[in-house]
Amino acid sequence: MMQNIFLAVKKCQPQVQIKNPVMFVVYVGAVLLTVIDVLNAMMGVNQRALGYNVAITLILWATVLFANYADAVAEGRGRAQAESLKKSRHAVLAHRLDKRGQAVDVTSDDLQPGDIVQVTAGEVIPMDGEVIMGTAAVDESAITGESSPVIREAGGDRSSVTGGTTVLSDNLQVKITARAGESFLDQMIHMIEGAKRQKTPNEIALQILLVTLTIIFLIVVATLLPFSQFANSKAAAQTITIANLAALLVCLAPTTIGALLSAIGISGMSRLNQENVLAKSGRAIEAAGDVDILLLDKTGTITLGNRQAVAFKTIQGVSAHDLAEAALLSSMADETPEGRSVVNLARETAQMTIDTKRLMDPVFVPFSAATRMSGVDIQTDHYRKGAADSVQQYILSLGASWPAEATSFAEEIAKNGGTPLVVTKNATVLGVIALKDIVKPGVRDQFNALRKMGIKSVMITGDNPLTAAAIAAEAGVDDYIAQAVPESKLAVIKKYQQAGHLVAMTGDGTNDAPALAQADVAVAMNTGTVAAKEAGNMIDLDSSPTKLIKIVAVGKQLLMTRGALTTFSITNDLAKYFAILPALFVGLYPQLAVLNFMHLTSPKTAILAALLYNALIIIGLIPVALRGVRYRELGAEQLLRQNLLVYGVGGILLPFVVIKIFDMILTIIGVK
Ligand SMILES: Nc1ncnc2c1ncn2[C@@H]1O[C@H](COP(=O)(O)OP(=O)(O)OP(=O)(O)O)[C@@H](O)[C@H]1O
Ligand SMILES: [K+]
Ligand SMILES: [Mg+2]
Repeated sequence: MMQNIFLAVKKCQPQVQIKNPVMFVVYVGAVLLTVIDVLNAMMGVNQRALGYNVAITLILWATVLFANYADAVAEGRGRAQAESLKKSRHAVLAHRLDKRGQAVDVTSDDLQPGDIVQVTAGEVIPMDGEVIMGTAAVDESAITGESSPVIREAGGDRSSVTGGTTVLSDNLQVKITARAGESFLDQMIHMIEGAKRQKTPNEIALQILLVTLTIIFLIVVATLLPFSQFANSKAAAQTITIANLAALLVCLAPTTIGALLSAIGISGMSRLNQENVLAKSGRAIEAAGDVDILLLDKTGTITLGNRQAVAFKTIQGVSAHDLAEAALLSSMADETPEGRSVVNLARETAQMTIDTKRLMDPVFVPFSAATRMSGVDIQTDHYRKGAADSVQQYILSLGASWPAEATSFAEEIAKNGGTPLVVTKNATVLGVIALKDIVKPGVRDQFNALRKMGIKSVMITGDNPLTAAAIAAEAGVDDYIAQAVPESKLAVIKKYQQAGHLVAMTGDGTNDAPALAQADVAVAMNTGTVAAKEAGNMIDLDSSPTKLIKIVAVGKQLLMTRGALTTFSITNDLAKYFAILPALFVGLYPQLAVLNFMHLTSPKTAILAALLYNALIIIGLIPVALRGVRYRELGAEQLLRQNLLVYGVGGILLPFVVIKIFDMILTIIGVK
């Protein structure tokens, strides 16, 4: 509290104030009146008039301070979170491998992208990177606040590690991808502190509207100024003063929303942080409020993502030994989790042993999302494994025949939600490997909730249609697209966007990166690859597939809060017309007394009451700006109607009541 008040005072500098044009007008008014008050005091004008002018000046300063205070409070939450992150950001010892593979001790600040470091159990990962060898349990609580360890491993979609997190078991070789000062932790701190917060297009549009309104009022008030000089009656000269005109301007300008606009944006951002989501831009949060399509990939997003080989199915006439051997050989250098699990299954279950040292010049064919196959060429023998349709194409292109049995094995595995990988040696299909994956618990309810919010969920996977259908049914998504390659993920998003939809996408793989870059709201899983995290405009530290529900709620709440408070701020003016106009001009046009139906005591009490209301309403609405207006899973129209009712009608009525009460209080304490 004291700190925020201090910060609010500190923000009273022109270069800070000018960033918020509406409040800048109030600021200039306050400075101007202060100067006039000082001059008047020195010239010794009438005490009572001076007292009144000083009161108006003070209320203007209070208005400026309240707006600053709202910002300070909103920023405060981020400050606390950033402080705790900064504690995990310090230089640590790193074991960098030199050209000969020898570990050399350096500090994390010396590391450059491309360096390879060794990290063993108990040590802190010195800098962001990608695991290139090994599997380990990692404690990421320093950044996620989540205490249960996560698995990080080479090859797959769980390969990225963050500097500042701790390896709990085993050891990893990590290829560094960032340098000191530009790490994920640094970015997080920046994002959370709001240092990089830029105004979104929506905010700018609203800002322009508010400034236009302010300028109109400024012109209106300025044209009134001559009345104070040439007023023919003494009564008019007494009321149409610079102080009163400044008060009129400040009351009419949209100061309420002007004061709270940036606090609303900042607190939207920190509400998202509290959900363990980091947004790289405020724009993405706003887009989340309007999203109506969600694309998710299957493996690792909807399923647990650790697809493990569980069975080998041999084609008739092929020996189990030959299949296990081919499966093992084709996976020897396959560093994906799938590949490693095939090696394990071949070694453990099929008791397959191969002296890999005796293999002559193997040429490995790594897995790629585009070919959906992997394997090895050993002299004249070609071993391959991969998605059934890809392998079928490959086999047919070699002029060989495709056994019907392979299709039926693949279908059987796929119908149960598993992923079949067909294994071939040269042009012969030997059999099928069954990979098993598990749908994450609780996702069905989450997709139901999304549907209620009007968001259609579409699973998009590189897997075959049968597996996709089985998993889609189990998870309860609205639709699915199978056999997708990276380009088709991108194409699907573009297609939806061209049809006028706002698309969100959740993904973790390098093959998801192009699509993530295209999506309006792109949520990368923190467990995902560096490429995915770079392409996304949000990062979910919990890596939860349905985090989008929370993100959408925060986005909608942000848009609604801004809309509601704008409505409120503008409808407030009605009561102020009735309070101030008669007060100012009753001297000139006595007929205006009829407008004073609130029966405010005197022009002075009326103006002070209106100005006080105008200042205090900012404080009163800070909680709404920070918390956001209440959001429920209702249709958009229903929500809009409800908000218009509360904030529109409320905005018209409330100031009448409060201004009347303030007027009565002022009267009681003797203001005349
Ligand atoms: N190591 C591998 N070797 C050969 N083929 C593989 C390997 N891993 C996966 N595949 C095959 O390639 C297909 C596409 O793989 P990938 O996991 O990259 O798809 P994806 O587009 O990321 O979809 P999702 O992650 O939603 O399942 C898989 O369905 C599988 O049939
Ligand atoms: K105002
Ligand atoms: Mg994937």
